[in-house]
Amino acid sequence: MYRLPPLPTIKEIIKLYNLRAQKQLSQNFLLDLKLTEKIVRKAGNLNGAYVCEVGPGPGGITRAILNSGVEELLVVEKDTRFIPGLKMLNEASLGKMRIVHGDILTYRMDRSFPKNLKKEWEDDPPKVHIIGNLPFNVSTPLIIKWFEAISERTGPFYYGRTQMTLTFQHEVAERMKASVGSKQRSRLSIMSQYLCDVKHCFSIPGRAFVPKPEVRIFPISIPWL
Ligand SMILES: C[S@@+](CC[C@H](N)C(=O)[O-])C[C@H]1O[C@@H](n2cnc3c(N)ncnc32)[C@H](O)[C@@H]1O
Repeated sequence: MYRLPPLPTIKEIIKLYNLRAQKQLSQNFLLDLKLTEKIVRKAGNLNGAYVCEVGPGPGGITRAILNSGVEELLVVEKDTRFIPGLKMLNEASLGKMRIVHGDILTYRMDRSFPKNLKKEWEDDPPKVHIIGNLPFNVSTPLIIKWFEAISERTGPFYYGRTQMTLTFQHEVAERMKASVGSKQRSRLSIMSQYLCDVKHCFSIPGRAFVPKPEVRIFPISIPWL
């Protein structure tokens, strides 16, 4: 399996390209590559898979995905400052990446991957995955939009039961998992549990992020019932 050659650390990349985190884009970066690998392992076997990463930023999760044997990695990033660093990663990965400078809320994923990956809904999931340490200010509208897409079999779910491994802030993760009668039970709990099988993976300590966020973060893997 191809692995990336030795590269500057994420800290060095941030310094090199002057990538100070911007609060309005909810930027909190993960610098520990052991942790980004742990998140990516939760997505399961990515050998030969087509993956979309949401908000790659300086590329910590991106590197872990590229080291997992993927066929192609599409990244969608809104902040143009990260594009040169992502291009460097693309060269190091021998061109496995497709870099889109855009907004994930409007990006159309139903045309992003080869059509022959499409599976019937009842079949095994397609070799298409979504992974991301989501921008927290867009995570809730984005997951609601994707829940709607699941029910219509559109967007990322044109290909079938596309798997998602995403991070959410503690309160959102709690609402997704909340059972009937619990205080956190909400529209989000009902949609998540009706459409998917939400699995809480582990908690990421606040100190793992730069800058440290004001909220607690949990990766959630969303496979299917
Ligand atoms: C919490 S940071 C995570 C960065 C990186 N994945 C990591 O784990 O270190 C969120 C990233 O999403 C990007 N972003 C914010 N809003 C976005 C949007 N609407 N579409 C795509 N990317 C977005 C930010 O620029 C930032 O790079």
